[in-house]
Amino acid sequence: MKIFTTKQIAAIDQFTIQQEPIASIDLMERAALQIANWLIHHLSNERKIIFFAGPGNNGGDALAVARIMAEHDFICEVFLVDFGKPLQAEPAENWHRLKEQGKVKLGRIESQESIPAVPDDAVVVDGLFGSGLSRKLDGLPLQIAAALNASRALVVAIDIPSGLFGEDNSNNDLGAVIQADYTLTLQFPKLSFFFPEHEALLGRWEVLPIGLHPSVISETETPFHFLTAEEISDKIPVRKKFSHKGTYGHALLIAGSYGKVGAALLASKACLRSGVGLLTAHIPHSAYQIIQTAVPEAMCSIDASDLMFTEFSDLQQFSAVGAGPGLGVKPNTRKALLRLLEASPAKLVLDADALNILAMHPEWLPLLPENSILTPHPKEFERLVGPSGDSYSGLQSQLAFSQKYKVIVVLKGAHTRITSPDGRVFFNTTGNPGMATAGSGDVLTGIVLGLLAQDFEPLDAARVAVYAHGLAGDLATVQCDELSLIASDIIENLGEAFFQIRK
Ligand SMILES: NC(=O)C1=CN([C@@H]2O[C@H](COP(=O)(O)OP(=O)(O)OC[C@H]3O[C@@H](n4cnc5c(N)ncnc54)[C@H](O)[C@@H]3O)[C@@H](O)[C@H]2O)[C@@H](O)CC1
Ligand SMILES: Nc1ncnc2c1ncn2[C@@H]1O[C@H](COP(=O)(O)OP(=O)(O)O)[C@@H](O)[C@H]1O
Ligand SMILES: [K+]
Repeated sequence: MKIFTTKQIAAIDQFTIQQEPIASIDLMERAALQIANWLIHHLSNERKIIFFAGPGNNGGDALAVARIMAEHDFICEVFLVDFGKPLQAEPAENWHRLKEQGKVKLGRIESQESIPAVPDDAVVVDGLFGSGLSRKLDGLPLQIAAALNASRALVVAIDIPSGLFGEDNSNNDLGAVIQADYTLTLQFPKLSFFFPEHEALLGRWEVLPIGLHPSVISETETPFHFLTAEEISDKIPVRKKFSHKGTYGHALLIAGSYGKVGAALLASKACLRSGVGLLTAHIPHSAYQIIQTAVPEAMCSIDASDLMFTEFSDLQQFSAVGAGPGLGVKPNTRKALLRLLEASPAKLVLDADALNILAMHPEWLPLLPENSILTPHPKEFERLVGPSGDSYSGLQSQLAFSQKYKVIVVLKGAHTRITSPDGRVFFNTTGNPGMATAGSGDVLTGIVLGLLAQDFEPLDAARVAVYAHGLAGDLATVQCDELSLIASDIIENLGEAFFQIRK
């Protein structure tokens, strides 16, 4: 699904108004009904709701929601923030309608002295600013945000917490932004919702559809997307009746060193659970019995070294190569990785220590075959590209890296993001903090490798693997608390995850 900039969303709003056609006041009412509906289903009408409405359409939404909630017998109080400027047309109309209705106590905030005290048990609806925010908060809005952030009331933000920009917050003062417990965003999530430093400002966020025009949505181009099962389900091939293991590729996994054999084991199992026809695990000699016993489905290629990766033989027979989990970064392993890069496997996924070695030898980066997949966690990514400040700047560096080296970068975390050499970005929507546990990255490498070996386009392999890995992690928490989740549980649930994606 597409993620649009706030500018694009405003244009899509306008197009909808003209083409549907619908009057802007009615579109606002549609948005307000969605928000009110959510509030009615989530709040008790014994809690007072205090609305803070700004001068624009975000304020207009808040005023319309207050009127609807009052019709449903909620106790509402509205404060219009008065900047001394006349209200825009739709908020003015909604202010008028509220006055006419006469069920809601109305007030104005003109100065710091008129900011009301908010009781701890109240609910605040934040309609100060939405996607029309033009500069970081200062003056009266800043004082209101500070007062709300100091209160213990539950805060529900309309569209976006006031003070947060939809995209670039690298020059914003995040301490000044209203901290919402819930953000009810209209039609599309904003780019900034996918960045970890905004979690405490957004709380839990939900997207409420307001029926913006489908044709303009499909025609408006954007590099930003989030992953959904619908968009990747057709990438998973149906297995043909007369197919055989040769049909589904032969993967080579180079993983494990003395003390880190588990990484090879987890990646091997995950690879096999992802549909690959054949898997060869290249492992140090000391790992042989462990792997053969724990993963009898895998073949083994044994390194001359008892302890680590130092050599490999002909790559011809393999349809994809994966390297990195548990390899270590000893000099002989580094040399072997250089030879692997020089051998230029057609399909390659690199993780963990393979990336750490690349960070030690950035001069090898140009050797990466085109469309290789790199799966760093944030620390590995930082070692590769250096520190990059906030997430928005980090996204720019990730994109620049993908484009410069023509590789796919999978930056792992909550909302893992995938960048491709053509400049597209995909945020994942599956997964949970239970997956922040040893070995879950190794599992992802195994899945990517399994899909690559089956001839998935590299970008599809990355997208399907990331989504399925997160979904398997989510399924693992159905019967098990996130706290207890271990990487093997993700593998256990991969079958169900693929099943659900295919549906
Ligand atoms: N355009 C539409 O048809 C729809 C828009 N909707 C709502 O409209 C919002 C966007 O509305 P607007 O574009 O009117 O923008 P906003 O309501 O977000 O804010 C714009 C107003 O705030 C002022 N402003 C912005 N930043 C400020 C700052 N830091 N300090 C002081 N004043 C500041 C601007 O001068 C302008 O008056 C969305 O977030 C959404 O809530 C919904 O009603 C759905 C339909
Ligand atoms: N809070 C989280 N929410 C969702 N997914 C997460 C979270 N934390 C970690 N993960 C996922 O778990 C995996 C962790 O990978 P990584 O850090 O490489 O682990 P390891 O090196 O132990 O194998 C990644 O795929 C990441 O996206
Ligand atoms: K808001």
